[in-house]
Parts: sequence; structure tokens; C-alpha cells
Amino acid sequence: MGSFGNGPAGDRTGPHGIGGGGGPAAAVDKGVDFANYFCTYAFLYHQKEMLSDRVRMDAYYNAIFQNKSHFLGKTVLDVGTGSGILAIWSAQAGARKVYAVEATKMSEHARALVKANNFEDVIEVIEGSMEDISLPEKVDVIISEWMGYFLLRESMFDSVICARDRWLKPTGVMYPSHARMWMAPIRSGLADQKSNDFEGAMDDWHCFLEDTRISYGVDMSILTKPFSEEQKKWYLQTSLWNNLHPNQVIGTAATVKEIDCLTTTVDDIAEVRSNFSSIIKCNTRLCGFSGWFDVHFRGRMEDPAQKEIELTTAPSVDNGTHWGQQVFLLNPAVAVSEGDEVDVSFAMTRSKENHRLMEVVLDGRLKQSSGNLLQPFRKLFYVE
Ligand SMILES: C[S@@+](CC[C@H](N)C(=O)[O-])C[C@H]1O[C@@H](n2cnc3c(N)ncnc32)[C@H](O)[C@@H]1O
Repeated sequence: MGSFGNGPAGDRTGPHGIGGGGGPAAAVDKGVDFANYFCTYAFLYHQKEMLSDRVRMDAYYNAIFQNKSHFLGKTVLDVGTGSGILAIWSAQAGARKVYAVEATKMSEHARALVKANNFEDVIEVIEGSMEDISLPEKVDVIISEWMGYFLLRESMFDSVICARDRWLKPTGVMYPSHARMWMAPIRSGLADQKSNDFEGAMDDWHCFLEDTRISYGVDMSILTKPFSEEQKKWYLQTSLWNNLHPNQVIGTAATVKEIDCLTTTVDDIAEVRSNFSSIIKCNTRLCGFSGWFDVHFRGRMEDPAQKEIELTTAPSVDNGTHWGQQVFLLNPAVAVSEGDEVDVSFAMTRSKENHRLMEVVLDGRLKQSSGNLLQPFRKLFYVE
């Protein structure tokens, strides 16, 4: 577990297999979803990965403790409490009652932590899926750390929406309250590396074919095409986890999605489509695009935060997060000059095999500052 997909060692989740249904309306096989997704969260080492992300922790800590008026004497629902950290902070900030819901057996560790920190009277840990459980009352605050790679991978925000629609008071506040997805053109040595890896894998395949034919008398060359497609998907079409240096971002960044956590529906996030343009800042190679997100804690318009807090996963020298950025590589890279413009049509949809994984299509065209249009590109990527 924990190292499937394209994340750093100890990836926060490992959904990499067959899940249930594509869109929000499709039925999800709960057993399969548990095996592919939830089970990884039942491990303490996995929770520790998230608890060790200082940018993440500081943002939630500051959001709660610099906005205590949202918590003092209030009822709070923590969707996906994990170790219970957000529930405990909510209680420390003065919440009257905290419902801490967790789908996995991590709930037992959360309960132990709550007891050890003397919040048994305030925090009720409920083991179960948010969609299935019931609360005795509506709440003033919903807090949750639901963000996956490039914000929406994992589709956990669906569960937060479900919780909000059932359990948030009409005057209630969402923590976080807003989220945005960003994209920008980048340069990266990974473009050449992945092309080489793909070519190496195919060279190796051809040696293997020869060996098998000579040593074992079977011609496997009929499988060359599917093997090549499989390897191409892995090396060239799967987005990559990376913590980019800001100077690898070679053009203006664009927002591709804005989410108001108080009002967004599952339909609003099941598909994300956006057109964006970026002006290239220097003479370099356009190797692909990077996607990242930020979330904000602003309270609600009628009851704003005293102190607005931002959690960003943008490329940073000092403040990298375990989310990093997702990198979408173009092959081959394209030479670009300062002032060129790249126009992109972006589409992100859920994988039909597993609603927690994503597919991204980038349809683009480069316009040189002279007005000359270069060959358009269209590429499908898997966010796994
Ligand atoms: C990203 S972790 C965050 C854990 C903790 N809140 C924190 O901030 O450290 C998300 C947690 O939500 C749980 N979770 C995800 N979807 C859920 C659902 N529908 N119902 C209950 N728990 C859920 C996962 O098992 C996981 O422990």
C-alpha cells in the first residue's frame, strides 16, 4: 500500500485498481472501494505522512486557532477524521461538541487519542462512512481535509458535499471554504527521462522476444503492440508527482477551477473544463504543464473568518507539500520564446473504471510572438 500511482514514497493513497462507476450517479462497489482506497488510511504510518506535512498542518492549525469564534461553543463535524487531529484542535478551540467520522479502523486510534487528550466528553468518534452514518443534530462547522492530488483525485469532496447537504445548519461554515485548481507551462528534465525510459522498455522487450523465441520456441511478437501501449501509458501518459522549483514554471499560471465549498455540487466537480492562455516568460523548452491547487479558509460571507488562511501546493523552494504538483509531459518538448502564447483547452473527467482516479485531456496550440501558429497538440493523461 501507499506507493501505488505516481506519488512520493508513502503516497497518501493507493487506489490503483478497479473501483466502482465513473460519474457521481454511477453505483460504487463499496467493497472494492474499501480495498482500493480506504484501506490505506487505516495505517498509522500513512496518517503520519499527512501529520508530518508542515504546510498542511500549519494551515489547518492557524485556520482553527486564529478563528476561534467559529468554534467556541459550537458543534463541529470532522469528515474523515483519520487520527482525529482536526477534531482535537476543534475541541481545544472551544467546540461544545465534535462529531469525528472515520470510515476505517483508524477510528480506534482516534478514539484512543481523544481519550488521552481528555476530550472524551466533547468528541464523539463515529466509525462509518459519512454517507451512511447519522448524527443527532445539525452542526455549525464542517471541517475536513479532503484534498487529493491536483485537488480532486480521490473524489473525497463528494463525501463532504453529502455531509454538508445533510448536516450543516443554514448558517454553517465550511473549513476550508474555497478551493482552486491551477495550471501552468513548465520545463522539466522528466520529459526526456520518460521518453528514454519508454524507449529502454521497448528495447528490452525486443531482446526478450528474441530470447523467448530462441530459448523456448515461442514467437511473442504478436504482443508487441499491447505491450507498447501499456508502457506508453505508464511512461508517457500518466501524470507524475513532482515538487517543482518555481523557476521551472515558464509562463503565467491560470486558474482552471474555482470551488465554493458551501455551494458546489458533485455535478460541478465530476467534470472540470476550462480554456486558459499562458504567456511564456523566457526562451526555453515547453516540456509540459503542471497542475496544483490551493484552498482558503474564509468562513462564510455573513460570518467571515477573522483571519483568512491559505494552504497552497504551488511550486515552492521552502514550502513543499506531500501533494506536490502533478506534471503532464508533452513529447517531444517544444522550443519557446519569451512572449509566445500557449492556448489550452483543459478537461478533467473521472476514470470510468475507478471514480477516484482522473483523466485529463490537454488540447493546445502555441502562438509565437510573431503571430506564427505552431502544430497543435492533443494529449490524454491518466492521474493515477
Ligand atoms: C486525507 S485523510 C485526513 C485525515 C485527518 N482529517 C487529517 O487531517 O489528518 C482523509 C480521511 O478521511 C477518511 N474518509 C474518506 N472518505 C470518507 C468517508 N466517506 N467517510 C468517512 N471517512 C472518510 C479516510 O479514511 C481518511 O482517514
